Amino acid sequence: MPLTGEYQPSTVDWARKQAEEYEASDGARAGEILDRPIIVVTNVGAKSGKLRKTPLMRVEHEGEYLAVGSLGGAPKNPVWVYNLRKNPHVEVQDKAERHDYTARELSGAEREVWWQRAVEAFPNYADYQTKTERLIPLFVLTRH
Ligand SMILES: C[C@H](OP(=O)(O)OC[C@@H](O)[C@@H](O)[C@@H](O)Cn1c2nc(=O)[nH]c(=O)c-2cc2ccc(O)cc21)C(=O)N[C@@H](CCC(=O)N[C@@H](CCC(=O)O)C(=O)O)C(=O)O
Repeated sequence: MPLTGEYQPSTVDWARKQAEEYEASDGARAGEILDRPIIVVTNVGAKSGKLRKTPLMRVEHEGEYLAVGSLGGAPKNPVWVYNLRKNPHVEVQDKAERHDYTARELSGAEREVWWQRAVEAFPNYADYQTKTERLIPLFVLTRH
């Protein structure tokens, strides 16, 4: 069942623009950043209940995706992490494909396997983790 609600654009202009361009062109435009593909994850605000559209690097394995709360290695988690913890029903757009997924936060050995996949897809993640004390949150997104 697709998510419904009022879209509330991100306050980060470049990310907002990339999400909107990607969505409008089915990924034909704004499909990459730093030469790596992205996806757009629509998530529901933990407090506002509004729809947020968050571009993330595309980390995919056998039909599942990974949402990596890196925020460039900033000391604090991105806010969308709290949205996924509260409202795990998200929508993933990968090019022209849009489907419903459930987000599940990872830990332990399973988290390690997915972390390797993330770094393979986007090596910058390894640098980001060295820049912050926090353990970068990872969520596997499994299709409904
Ligand atoms: C700036 C902030 O956004 P954020 O959720 O912290 O996310 C910050 C970034 O992670 C986000 O911009 C990402 O899209 C950046 N980003 C990546 N960010 C990542 O963390 N990982 C990635 O792999 C990644 C890739 C990527 C690729 C392309 C691109 O354009 C951006 C990319 C934001 O929009 N804040 C809103 C509120 C957002 C929100 O969800 N509020 C909640 C409240 C949540 C709460 O406080 O509990 C609500 O509505 O209820 C605001 O200030 O009004």
